[in-house]
Amino acid sequence: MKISIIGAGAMGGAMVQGFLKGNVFSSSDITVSNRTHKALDKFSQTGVNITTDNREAAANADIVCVAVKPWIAETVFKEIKPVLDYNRQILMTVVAGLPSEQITEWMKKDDGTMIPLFIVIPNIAIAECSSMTFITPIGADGRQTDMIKSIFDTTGSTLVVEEKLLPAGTILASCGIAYAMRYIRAASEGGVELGFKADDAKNIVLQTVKGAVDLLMSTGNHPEAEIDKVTTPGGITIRGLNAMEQAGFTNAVIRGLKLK
Ligand SMILES: NC(=O)C1=CN([C@@H]2O[C@H](COP(=O)(O)OP(=O)(O)OC[C@H]3O[C@@H](n4cnc5c(N)ncnc54)[C@H](OP(=O)(O)O)[C@@H]3O)[C@@H](O)[C@H]2O)C=CC1
Ligand SMILES: O=C(O)[C@@H]1CCC=N1
Repeated sequence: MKISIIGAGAMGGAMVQGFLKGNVFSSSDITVSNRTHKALDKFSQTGVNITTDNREAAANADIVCVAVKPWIAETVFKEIKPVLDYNRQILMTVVAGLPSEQITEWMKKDDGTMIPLFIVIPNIAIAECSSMTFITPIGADGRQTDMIKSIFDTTGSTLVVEEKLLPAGTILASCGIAYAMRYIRAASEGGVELGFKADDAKNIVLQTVKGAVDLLMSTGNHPEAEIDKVTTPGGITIRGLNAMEQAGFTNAVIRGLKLK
């Protein structure tokens, strides 16, 4: 099974890292295509195939993934359309906010034939095989969907969803990882104010967040159930939580998630 990724930026690069780390594809089965050579340099040690020819990359793969910015997507889809074999290949896109209706309009042949399409929305932690990835099949059969899901199952957790849930998934997980990191930054800065060196503060916060995730994942508990175990009556944790809420913590997070 060969995959070509068109667009070697933050997401394209993270996908390659995850695929190699998760042993999903061997390096010789991955091709990365980018407009300029500069972004391809980082792959030189990995053994993946690199090219600046999108059509060549698209023609020589079983799965063709478009990973360019939204405003460049139309050019790339239309560029590779003539070389795609609609009976043999699968088209994939990680472009956020690009509806299947639009892609179908660009990619549908004159006789109405459409290539099997997957809209896949990972987050940047796919580089560490720790992504939350949403998958929406469009005109693909169950076998193709199982195959695509099994690829991304090796790079973290997956959820096959209807297209209408993709914007929410993108915000909660793909943008959400940045929001989680902003908490980590804020807590680290607080740690420095409390007296730790910056690196120590960051490492303490990272281990603390990891502990929270490990606990919630292994128990399946609601966060509030675990919080109850920490908040000694009259103690300092509840005072801290209440001060954070007074400053608008929960409200700020929900407002950020609902911003369009
Ligand atoms: N970053 C993230 O966390 C997530 C991103 N996405 C989606 O992934 C897509 C890519 O985002 P991201 O990786 O962050 O963006 P980047 O800007 O980091 O990467 C895009 C890459 O595409 C290349 N490129 C531009 N034009 C072409 C072209 N015509 N042919 C081939 N390559 C080209 C750019 O090369 P050059 O620099 O030379 O122009 C660049 O390396 C977006 O649509 C985004 O919505 C989805 C989920 C999460
Ligand atoms: O900010 C963005 O638009 C992209 C999509 C999800 C993460 N980054």
